[in-house]
Amino acid sequence: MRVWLKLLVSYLVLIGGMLLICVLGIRSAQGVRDHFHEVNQESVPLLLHLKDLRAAGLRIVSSTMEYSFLSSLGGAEPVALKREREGERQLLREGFSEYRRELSACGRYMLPVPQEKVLYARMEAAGTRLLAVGKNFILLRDLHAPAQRLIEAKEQFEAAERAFLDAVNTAIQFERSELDQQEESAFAVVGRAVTTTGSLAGFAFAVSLAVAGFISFSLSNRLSELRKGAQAVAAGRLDVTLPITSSDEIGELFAGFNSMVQALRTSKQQLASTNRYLQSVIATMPDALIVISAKGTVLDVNPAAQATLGYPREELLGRPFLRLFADRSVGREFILSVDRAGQVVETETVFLGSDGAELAVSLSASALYCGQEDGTFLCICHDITQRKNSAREIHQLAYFDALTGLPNRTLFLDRCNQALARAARCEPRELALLFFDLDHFKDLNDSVGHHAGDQLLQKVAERLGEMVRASDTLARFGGDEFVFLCTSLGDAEGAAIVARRVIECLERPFIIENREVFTSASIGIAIYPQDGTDTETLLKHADMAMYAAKEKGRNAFEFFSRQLKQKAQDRIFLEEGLRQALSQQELSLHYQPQVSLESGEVVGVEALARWFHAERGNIGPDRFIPVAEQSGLIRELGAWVLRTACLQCIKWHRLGHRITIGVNVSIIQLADPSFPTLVAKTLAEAGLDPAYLELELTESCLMGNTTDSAAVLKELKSLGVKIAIDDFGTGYSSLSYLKDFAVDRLKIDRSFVREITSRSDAAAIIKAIIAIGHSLGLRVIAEGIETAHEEEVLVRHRCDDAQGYFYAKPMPAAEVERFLTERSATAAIDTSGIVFPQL
Ligand SMILES: Nc1nc2c(ncn2[C@@H]2O[C@H](COP(=O)(O)O[C@H]3[C@@H](O)[C@H](n4cnc5c(=O)[nH]c(N)nc54)O[C@@H]3COP(=O)(O)O)[C@@H](O)[C@H]2O)c(=O)[nH]1
Repeated sequence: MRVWLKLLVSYLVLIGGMLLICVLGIRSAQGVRDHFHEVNQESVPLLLHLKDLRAAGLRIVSSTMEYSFLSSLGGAEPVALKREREGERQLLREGFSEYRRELSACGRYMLPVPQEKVLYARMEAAGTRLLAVGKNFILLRDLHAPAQRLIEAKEQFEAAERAFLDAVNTAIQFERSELDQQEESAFAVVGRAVTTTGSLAGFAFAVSLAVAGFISFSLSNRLSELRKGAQAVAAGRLDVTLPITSSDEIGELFAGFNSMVQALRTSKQQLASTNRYLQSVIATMPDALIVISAKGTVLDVNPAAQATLGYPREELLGRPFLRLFADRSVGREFILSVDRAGQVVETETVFLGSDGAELAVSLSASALYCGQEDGTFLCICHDITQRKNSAREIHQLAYFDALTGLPNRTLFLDRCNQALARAARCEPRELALLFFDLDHFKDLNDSVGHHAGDQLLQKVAERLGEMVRASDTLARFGGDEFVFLCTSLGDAEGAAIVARRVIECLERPFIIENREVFTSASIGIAIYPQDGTDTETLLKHADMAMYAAKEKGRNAFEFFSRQLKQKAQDRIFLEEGLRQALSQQELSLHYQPQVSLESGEVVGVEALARWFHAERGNIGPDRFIPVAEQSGLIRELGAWVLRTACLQCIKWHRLGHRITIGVNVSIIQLADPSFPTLVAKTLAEAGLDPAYLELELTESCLMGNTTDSAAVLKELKSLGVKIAIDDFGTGYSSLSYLKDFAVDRLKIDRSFVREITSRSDAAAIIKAIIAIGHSLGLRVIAEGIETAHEEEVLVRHRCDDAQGYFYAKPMPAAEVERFLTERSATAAIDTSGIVFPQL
């Protein structure tokens, strides 16, 4: 049962008892009141009337006796006596009337009560006798009756008086005893009421006391249990569980207490595990953690602090924190700033390790407010030596060339911008920008190896560095490109002097891997402000001038000029136009037939790219191919040519013309290791037999990129395609590559053919080429045949095939088809035989 209900019940019992006591008390009081009412309203007035009746009787008796006495005085009666007698008579009358009034009053009270009725009747009879006897006595007196008679009357009167008084006194006595009885019964009622009320009050008190005692005892007992439990918990014992024996509030309190202890147990476990976790975090955290006291000594450290600083824990504890700083004034300032700031203070500084070595660290400190004395703070120390070194390295890498140690492009641009800004602002003078690269460096790099190439670049940088003034900047832009910023020039001639000195500086051989290596430079010069007022423009113009220097024959310098700019703009126009032409398919292929000099049959065609520009009309490949090569567009262009040519060739095959398709391959394409894959994929997509594809490469192609080219060529050969050497005789004189690269056909340059009839040495060269080719088992084709005479000479020298305007100009595919049909018909008539390609 709930405590509140128990208390309520006990209160109700108490209240019920009180109510009962009240009711009984009221009832007793009502009884007493009724008694008193009866006494007041009946007994007392009756008693009074009885007394008044007795008084009235006694008055009648006394007045009668008085009157009798006065009458006995006889003789001539004086007036006074008469008056006295009259007075007595009057009193008698009044006594009579009072007697009757009182008797009547007594009768009102006594007649309803049977017992009293008898008494009343006796009184009335005695009274009536008294009156009658009294009247008789008076009459006898008035009549002066004989004494005897008077004596008898008097005796009778006195007897009547006694009877009357006796009757009245009996009634009074009776009434008095009645009154006493009523009083007794009233006292009895009151006594009973007092006893009952007292008993009930006592009972109610006892019950209340018992209930209150029981509740208090039980509450106290259980609260005591609770107190003991709480004390145990306060003492740290969390294994306490209070028994829940009731479902009242105390039971709930016990359950709540048990849950609280359980929660405390859980939190304690969690706290312990969190503590363990934090301890392990602190112990394993890579950053050093140092707690510093208000006095500035080390209070605590984690293992990382020992590892970072190199001190054992014992040596660190109690050590002045300041002594860890390489510069103590910095340490002092840092500690003060932690005190002042009241929040996290961060800084980067240098510590001294146990071995005295400097340690770059980042510090982050904040005051500790966890029971430590004021001024204690925590310092997290992160070793940033690595980062600092990396930052230095990054700076070095960002601004200096890793190979030569010279400023790189970024630093150069910065310095150049600053120099230009100074020149524009306060030092109006000419600046020169010399852009140069090493002539044929790529060839040299390929032939002697990258390592040697790198050494050459380092030595060039070293040698050039010696001639650089402090105010000038020599930078390496990458590869073999160098830029020289001269800020202290008298005039443009000064730039020419510097350029000449650069060229001279490189004239002496360099010793690389115990070999003498020669190099030279082609230098382009742009002058501020005439050739540009910003770095970008000056660089661009110097670059243009450098290309001009190369075209001039290398190992030379060239100033930027308007003409150069025009040339460069043309190149840009072509490059942008070509890019657009490729995406919008403005390019097409023409095919020039190749004829067998033996059979006259068309054995193949050479695919030649054509570009029709909407505004500028036809733009020849001799213009756009070099631009495509310089810009890298040649890869896309070459892939397109290859695919279009192969697809076209297979169409002709399907029409019965089993001819070979010749495709020109640029040196850039050949340098791409993925080129063989592209060829294989294209052949597969077109469905063309590789034996019908002839890739035309120039001699420079093969010579310029020896190692890579050899690998690519090998792969191409393994596909089964044919290789022809284009423009043979115009490039390198070394013929060993013919063997090395498994070439299939030599193509004699048309410059020799053009002079075959006019110059005997040209004819001799052609004859020699044909002989070399045949001796190596290669076929030989001559290009640029324009006359029958030329053809005749070539036939005479046993040249295998021919190509030139004499047979056909390069033409669209549709025309080739007609041409092929016509030629095969003619060949059939002429030779009466079937001609197969003999590649
Ligand atoms: N890498 C690539 N190079 C290509 C491609 N298409 C063309 N080219 C190269 O451009 C150069 C110029 O070619 P083009 O103007 O097409 O000239 C060719 C012929 O028209 C021309 N020729 C042929 N016969 C005669 C002749 O009797 N007289 C005469 N004056 N010219 C003639 O010769 C050029 C073909 O030469 P070659 O390639 O050496 O066989 C040229 O170097 C092309 O190679 C391409 O797609 N990719």
